[in-house]
Amino acid sequence: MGANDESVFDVYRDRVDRPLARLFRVYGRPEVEWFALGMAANVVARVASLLPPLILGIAIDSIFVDTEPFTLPVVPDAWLPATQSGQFWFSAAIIAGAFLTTAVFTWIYGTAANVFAHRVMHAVRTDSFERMQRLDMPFFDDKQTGEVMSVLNNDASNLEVFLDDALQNSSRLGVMLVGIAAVLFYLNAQLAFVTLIAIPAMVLFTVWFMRAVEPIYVAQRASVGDLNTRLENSLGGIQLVKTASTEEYETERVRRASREYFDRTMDVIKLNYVYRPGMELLAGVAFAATFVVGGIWLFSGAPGPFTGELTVGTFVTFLLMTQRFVTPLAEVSNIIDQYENAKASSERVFGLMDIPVRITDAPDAVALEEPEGRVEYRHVDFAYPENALAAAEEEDSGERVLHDVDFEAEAGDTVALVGPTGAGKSTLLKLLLRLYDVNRGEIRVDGHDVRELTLSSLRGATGYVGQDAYLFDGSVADNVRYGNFDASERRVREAAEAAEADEFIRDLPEGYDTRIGERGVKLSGGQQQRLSIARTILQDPEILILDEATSDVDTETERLIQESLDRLTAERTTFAIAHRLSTVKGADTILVIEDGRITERGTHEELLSEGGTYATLWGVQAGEVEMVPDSGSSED
Ligand SMILES: Nc1ncnc2c1ncn2[C@@H]1O[C@H](COP(=O)(O)OP(=O)(O)OP(=O)(O)O)[C@@H](O)[C@H]1O
Repeated sequence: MGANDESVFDVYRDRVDRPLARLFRVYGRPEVEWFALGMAANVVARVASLLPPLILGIAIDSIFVDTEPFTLPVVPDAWLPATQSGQFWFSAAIIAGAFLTTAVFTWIYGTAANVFAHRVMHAVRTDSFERMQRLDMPFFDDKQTGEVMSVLNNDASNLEVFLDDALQNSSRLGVMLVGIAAVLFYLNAQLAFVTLIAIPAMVLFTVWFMRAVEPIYVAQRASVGDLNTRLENSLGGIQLVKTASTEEYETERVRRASREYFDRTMDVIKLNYVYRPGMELLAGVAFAATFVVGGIWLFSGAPGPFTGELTVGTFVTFLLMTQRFVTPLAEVSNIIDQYENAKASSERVFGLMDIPVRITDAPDAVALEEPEGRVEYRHVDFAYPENALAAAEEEDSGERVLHDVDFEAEAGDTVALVGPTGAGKSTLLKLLLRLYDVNRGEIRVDGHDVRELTLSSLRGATGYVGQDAYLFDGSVADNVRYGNFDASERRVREAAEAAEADEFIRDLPEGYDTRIGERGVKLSGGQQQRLSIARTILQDPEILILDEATSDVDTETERLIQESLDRLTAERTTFAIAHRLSTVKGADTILVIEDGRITERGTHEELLSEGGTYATLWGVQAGEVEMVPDSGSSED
């Protein structure tokens, strides 16, 4: 789980090629009009913002000091006013117009850049969630969901900041530098060399900084991921933490992860503290050099190798312009910071998106139509992949959990699976839902290999009632309706009645509209289970999987649940895992699973008369059996 283990994330992230280019290609292209509008408005705004210092310099020379004729670049002299006061007001109008233009186009630019950034990110977030939830189960088994949350949250917002701020700032910087250089060279190419002499030094300094900071950023980001995983894991297991009273231990673990993040962040900050003042200093050198050379030029003529004249106005324009590029250049470290973040974040986003999904519809998959519910397992072998990476790479690395499992269930049959814990009962049924694929052999439903069926039709025909009945934030009715979203109120009610849930639901403060979850009522384990049974009744599947559905409840609730289950299983092919043998006595077939193999099979009577494992287990539980009230499921 540490940063050094090669997780499936690391591997696929490392394989991402030029992530920011891909971001623009895949997600930027559909929004290219916004991008283009933003960039165009940016050029206009920046060019307009260069006008006031230029006009000021010209006005000084031709109006205030009056040593030069009043001329403007580009504009023909014939258009210009002839009198000094006319020229003054004309200059004032241009300066006012320039400020107005800058304001209006900065607004257009900001809006377009924002719309671009947020549209792109909306698409990225939705897409990465869509990809993520389709990932194969081993990915989720690895308990790395903290990483995923951090991709969906941190990385998405890093990209947002980059697309929004950094892109704005860097394009502003680019236009400013080119614009300022152009104006300075136009006014006095020799002095422009002096002013811009610091630029190569700045570039070199920046290259050094980028090289130095890159590995530090990588370490910082890894530590954020670890911290998130740590938080998510510790909170996810809160019940265990409390019952084991390991709060201090968990706090210590979080403290260590947080400390690591703190230290890595400080490394970044330290380097930034060198870079920023360094850039300011270089910009200061440029300013001072311009001031000294220009100053000498003004009061004692062209110094050293320089030739020609320098006017006061040009000198002022030079100093104002030099001042202009100090601030944006000092922003370069922010831009680099955001750029590095965005590069890493987009690598993570695309790394996540690139993890291959193995369990998906085959290209020629067919829908299971009018399913009957006949199920066959043919010589099935299965091993869990060692981890998500092995699953993604289709490595056959894990230990074998099922060996040559071979049986069949006719439509409507009830098959009970019993056996010691860890024997492979749940695994066997997960294969039927295609949460994992078999390594050898095949599983057939109505004669079709499950790998040839569409996942939605296979899973739509298969209902699952498990040990933890997950309920979503929402009303009781919403939860019963989950997956069958257009079921009418009447059908929801009928399903709840069949699941023996109607009565307790009516007793809730707002009946079927009562909210469950964070801001609503909390339900007991038995109530949750009955809601989940109601949901399955509404789904009306042909095949039903019951995974020890009646655990953790009192006998009265168990009786109610058992009754609702009996109603549910009556017409359907049912696979039931149960540790209490009393609940499986009436099954058409009982399979005893030991160590991933079917070791006994037959009806209750057959297995008893065989005198094997089942008979022994039955003997052990017989005392209990007498005490369990008649569940209505037994047929003898
Ligand atoms: N997601 C998983 N990834 C890797 N191995 C797993 C996973 N789930 C279960 N196993 C392993 O597979 C074996 C079979 O587990 P399974 O849950 O199928 O047993 P079970 O018979 O249903 O047990 P129980 O009655 O305790 O639920 C166990 O050795 C377990 O460690």
